[in-house]
Amino acid sequence: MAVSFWNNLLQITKNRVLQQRGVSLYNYTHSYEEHVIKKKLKQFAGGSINLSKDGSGIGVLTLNNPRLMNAFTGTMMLELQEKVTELENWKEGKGLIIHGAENTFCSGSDLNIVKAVSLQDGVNMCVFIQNTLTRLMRLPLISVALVQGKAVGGGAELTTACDFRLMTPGSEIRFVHKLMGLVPGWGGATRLVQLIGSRNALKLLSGALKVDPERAVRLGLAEEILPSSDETGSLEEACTWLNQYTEGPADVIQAIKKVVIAGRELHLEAALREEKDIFGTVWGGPANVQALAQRAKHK
Ligand SMILES: CCC(=O)SCCNC(=O)CCNC(=O)[C@H](O)C(C)(C)COP(=O)(O)OP(=O)(O)OC[C@H]1O[C@@H](n2cnc3c(N)ncnc32)[C@H](O)[C@@H]1OP(=O)(O)O
Repeated sequence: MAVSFWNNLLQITKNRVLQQRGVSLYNYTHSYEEHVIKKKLKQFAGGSINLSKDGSGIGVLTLNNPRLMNAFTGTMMLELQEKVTELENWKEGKGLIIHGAENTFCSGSDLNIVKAVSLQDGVNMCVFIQNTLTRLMRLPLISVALVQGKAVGGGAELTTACDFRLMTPGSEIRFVHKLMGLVPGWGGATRLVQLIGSRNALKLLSGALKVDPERAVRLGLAEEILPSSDETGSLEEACTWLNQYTEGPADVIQAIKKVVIAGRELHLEAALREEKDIFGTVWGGPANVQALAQRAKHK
C-alpha cells in the first residue's frame, strides 16, 4: 500500500516535470540561484542567437559568433534561454533547425569564460546551460542540428539535444573535453550514451575522436550526409529533409513529439498514462474530424 502510494507520487511528479518544461532540474537546495548566474553571464558579452520563424512552422536558430567559430559567450547562453522560451510558446511551430553562422557549427564554450570564472561559477554556468538544453530537447518541435564545419566541445553537446543531426561533407563532431581536462557538463554525455550506447560514447569521449559524417552515420549519431556544404544550400536541404516529418497540422506534430518524449523519459506506466492524455488532446480535433469527413484511405 505504502509502496504503491510512493510510486504513484513519483510518477505524478515526473509527469509534472515533463509537462512544465520551464522547470529547472536544480534549485536553491542545490546552491543554484539562476538570477546570480545570469548576472555573471551578462559580463561575458558578444555574438548573438538569432531565431527566424516561417509561416510553415519551421524555425531556424542561428548561432552567430563567427569570429570565435560560434563559441558561446555568456550573453549567447542567456539569449538561447530566451529563444527556447519563445519556442516553447510557439503554437504554430512544428520543426526547428539549429545551425551556425558562416559555415561552421559551434566551438563550445568561449574559452575566455572558461579561463576567467571560479569553480562555483563554472558549475552554475553548466547548470544554466544544461537546463536550457534539456528544455530544448523537450520542445514539442522536431529538431535538427545542421552540422557544417566543426561542432566541438559544448557545440558537440548541443547537437545531441536535437532529435536529429544532419552533416555536410567535410564536417566534424568532436567531444574535445578530455583534451581540455574536462568532461561534458551540458548534458552531452548523458544524451550521447542514450543515442549511441555506452561503449561507443566511451570511445568518442575518452579518445576525443573526430567523428566525420560517414562515421557519424555508421554510429547512428547522424541521420544523413547532405549533398551541399555551403550555408544556403545545406540549409535548404535540411529544410526539405525536415519537411518530410512536419507535413500536417501543428497540434498533431506537437502531440507526436510529446508522446515520443514521454516514451523516452518516463517509466512504462507513466508513459502510457501520458500517451493517453496527449491522445485526448487530438481526438475529435480539427485534423481528426477533417480526416474522418474525407473518408481518408492510406494507400
Ligand atoms: C562545454 C565546455 C567546452 O565547450 S570545452 C571546449 C571549448 N572549445 C575548444 O576548446 C575549442 C577550441 N578551438 C579549436 O579547437 C579550434 O579553434 C577549432 C574550433 C577546431 C577551429 O579551428 P580553426 O578552423 O583552425 O580556427 P581557429 O582555431 O583559427 O579559430 C578562429 C578563431 O576563433 C577562436 N576560437 C575558436 N574556438 C574558440 C573558443 N571556444 N573560445 C574562444 N575562441 C575560440 C580562435 O582562438 C581563433 O581566434 P584568433 O583568430 O586566433 O584570434
